Amino acid sequence: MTFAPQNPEQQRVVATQAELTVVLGGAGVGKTTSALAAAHAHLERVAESEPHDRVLFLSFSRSSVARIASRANEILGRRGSQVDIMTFHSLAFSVVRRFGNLVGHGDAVLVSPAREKLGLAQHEIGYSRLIPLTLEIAQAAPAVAEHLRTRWGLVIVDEFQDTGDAQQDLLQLIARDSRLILLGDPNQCIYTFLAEDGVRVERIDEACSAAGTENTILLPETSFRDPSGIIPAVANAIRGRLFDSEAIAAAIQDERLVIQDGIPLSDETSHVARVVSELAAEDMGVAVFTHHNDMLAALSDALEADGIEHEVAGLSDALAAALDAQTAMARFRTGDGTWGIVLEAIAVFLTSAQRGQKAPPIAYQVMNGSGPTTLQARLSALRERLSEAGSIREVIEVAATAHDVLGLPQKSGAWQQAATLLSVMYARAARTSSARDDHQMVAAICAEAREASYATLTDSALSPREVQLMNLYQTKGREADATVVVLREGDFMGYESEPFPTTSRLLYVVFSRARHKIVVLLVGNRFHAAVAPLAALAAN
Ligand SMILES: Nc1ncnc2c1ncn2[C@@H]1O[C@H](COP(=O)(O)OP(=O)(O)OP(=O)(O)O)[C@@H](O)[C@H]1O
Repeated sequence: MTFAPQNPEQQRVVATQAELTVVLGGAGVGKTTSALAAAHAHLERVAESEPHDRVLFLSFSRSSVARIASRANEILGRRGSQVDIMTFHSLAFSVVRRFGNLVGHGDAVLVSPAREKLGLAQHEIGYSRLIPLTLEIAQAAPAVAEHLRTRWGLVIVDEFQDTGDAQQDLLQLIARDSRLILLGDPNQCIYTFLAEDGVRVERIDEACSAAGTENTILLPETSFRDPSGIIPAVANAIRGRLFDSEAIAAAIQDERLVIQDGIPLSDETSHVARVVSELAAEDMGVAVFTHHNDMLAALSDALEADGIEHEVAGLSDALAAALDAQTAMARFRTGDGTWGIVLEAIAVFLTSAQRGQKAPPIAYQVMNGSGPTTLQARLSALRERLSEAGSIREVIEVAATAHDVLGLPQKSGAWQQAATLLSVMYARAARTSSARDDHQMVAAICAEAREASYATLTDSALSPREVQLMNLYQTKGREADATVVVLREGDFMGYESEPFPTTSRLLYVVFSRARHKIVVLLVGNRFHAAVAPLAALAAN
């Protein structure tokens, strides 16, 4: 193993044998890395007595841990295959898939909240049911509970500060007899808006009390993400709202922090794409963070045109549903899917655009062939146009116009963004896949779209690419050589006032993801008071 602890505290994490250990520390101080080393040490220690023991590494975002773990192969070495890295929900889904038949849910298919509202089929279950169903299964089948309790000798929980009641219940089930290492940073608690689900920052204090001082390890402030300390100092200054601090001035001076303002909204995509291209040309991995999915879709299009490989992490429900409906149309054209599937997918899209517990009447009308004759006539016309499309490119173009053609009431933006993403996926499949005919091409596009939609449901891993585009809330646990933070006039930053504790924590997480450089792009003119001081620091 090549991991070398950088300080005695990291060494303590690696060596801990306590039943419960809490590891605290700021961004980039090595919580995840030293916990992976602790997993390795555990497996080595028990190799003779328990050769089949495993370690479970639970996180909120599988892609973030998978990214770290892929670099940490050298830490886990041959023990890598004994470490399961997954999100709470993907763990629950795996239990439901294997043992769901014990509580009448055999062959369960995970569906979006919108599809859940339509109540489509017995075997379909929604995201919010995953953990409760797992607990039900364990209750109904003591053998399953026993299996889950004994499978992992060590359970590690990343981002513990953001766990809610459901995650706690699951943890109690699986880790009752296991050793537990909890990793946390109160300053990165950014899901407090989920208070109803039991997310509360005090959970960390409670865990520390339970672990006792001897098993609570506070890692020193030094960030190993940027050993120069420049970026961590900027992130800390931003969290403390010390905009005129020496740390920020020095980072700007060194061009490690670049702030550009006065970017017109009409130039946003081209400006961001240019910055990303320049950074990528310097061989830097780049993460782009924004509040806006419309920007992500347009940016994805622009980067594809520039030939820059990238991934869009996580989509909104409506966007994922629109993507699903449009790919269903492509499958219909090639004869790989039925018209009924298209109608169902449109109904799900209509439901995803609707707030509240119920699906809108128009969703049922689309599915059942009922409702106004104009709607049915429009659907027939769409069906005909899709059937007559001469090529996959043409099908994608027809699908892109379907929202207008059908006169759907809401979320035309999401539909348009999905169309943009689909044409990017088409271009990528045409360029890179070995697909030879229309069926294979559509299958390649659908596979990518399904992966993206599935990632929104369980936050599972997308294929990591060096350029990642994501929403501000998807930043946790990630890191990149350079981060591009796009803040727009009118961005919603909650209702809090100075010192803006939640927004400041969010900015801290976002700013602390960079290894080398942070570029802040301010689009528009008048900014929310929480970020306005950044404009005053802009270079242009
Ligand atoms: N002992 C070490 N030796 C070499 N590199 C290290 C060591 N500890 C941490 N690092 C590196 O520092 C970076 C940050 O580490 P890590 O992701 O483990 O921190 P973290 O505390 O989990 O961060 P965050 O809370 O921001 O996600 C990674 O690139 C990791 O490889």
